[in-house]
Amino acid sequence: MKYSKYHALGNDYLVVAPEDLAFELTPEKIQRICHRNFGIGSDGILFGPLPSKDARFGLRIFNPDGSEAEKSGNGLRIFSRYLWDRKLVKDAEFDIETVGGRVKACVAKSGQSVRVEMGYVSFQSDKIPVAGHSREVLEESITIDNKTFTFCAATIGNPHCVVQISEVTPEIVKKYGSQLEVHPYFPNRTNVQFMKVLDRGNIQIQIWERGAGYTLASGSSSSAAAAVAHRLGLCDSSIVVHMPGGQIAIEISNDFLVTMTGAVTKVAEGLLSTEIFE
Ligand SMILES: N[C@H](CCC[C@H](N)C(=O)O)C(=O)O
Repeated sequence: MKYSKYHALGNDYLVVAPEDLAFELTPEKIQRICHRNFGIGSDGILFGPLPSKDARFGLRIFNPDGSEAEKSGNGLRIFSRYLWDRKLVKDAEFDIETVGGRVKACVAKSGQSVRVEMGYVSFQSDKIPVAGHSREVLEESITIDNKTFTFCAATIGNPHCVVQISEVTPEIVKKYGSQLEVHPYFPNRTNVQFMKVLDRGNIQIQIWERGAGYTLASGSSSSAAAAVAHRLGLCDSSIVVHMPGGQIAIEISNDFLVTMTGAVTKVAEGLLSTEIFE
């Protein structure tokens, strides 16, 4: 199976085109392909371009645990660059249909930067989803290991739990993010960000991803965390999100349409041996 590997601020994905896939992408096969020791190693698989009625290209996004994600910001930037490398798009804007909705993308700087209009952020419990009565999920409490956190929840197609804290570390997100991911409040599980607001134009996050665990960067997490900071009145509408892997620039419209701009790096092209499945 031919694949292309890219990373977006250290959040790496394999891109596989339908014509290069000679077997079914089962959860077990995805887990093995993404395994850092027994497979190629990746934070997920981008399967496309697929036919789409609603957009120029269709895309399916899979997490390393084999689950399918509705959206991935870094994944969409990488897929846009992949389409540009294959000369299926040029420098003009194009659209991509994902399970979590249609997005618009544009490749710039010879493929090394991509802008994606990610869609509208909602804090509505029914859309995220979050258990309980229908409401905006803002500054609620959740207790893990007898420690109570204040969180907001948001969706940009995929679910996010944003915990505001005075100091963010990998240790705290690994310890609590893994438990928040599967908390009963979140029927579809959730991505988790621990967020420190640095000033009205900058936030710092550490990320625990649904179905992937600790990652160095996340585009949908950046979009969700920045939207929460803006909704709480802590940040303006232009926010730089600082993560271990690097920075993403977020723009938020008055009705919470989020646009994300960030880097993409091509890593390799390769051929997968099916021996890994034996
Ligand atoms: N794990 C996420 C999908 C990938 C998100 C992240 N890699 C990004 O860049 O947005 C989920 O299950 O919703």
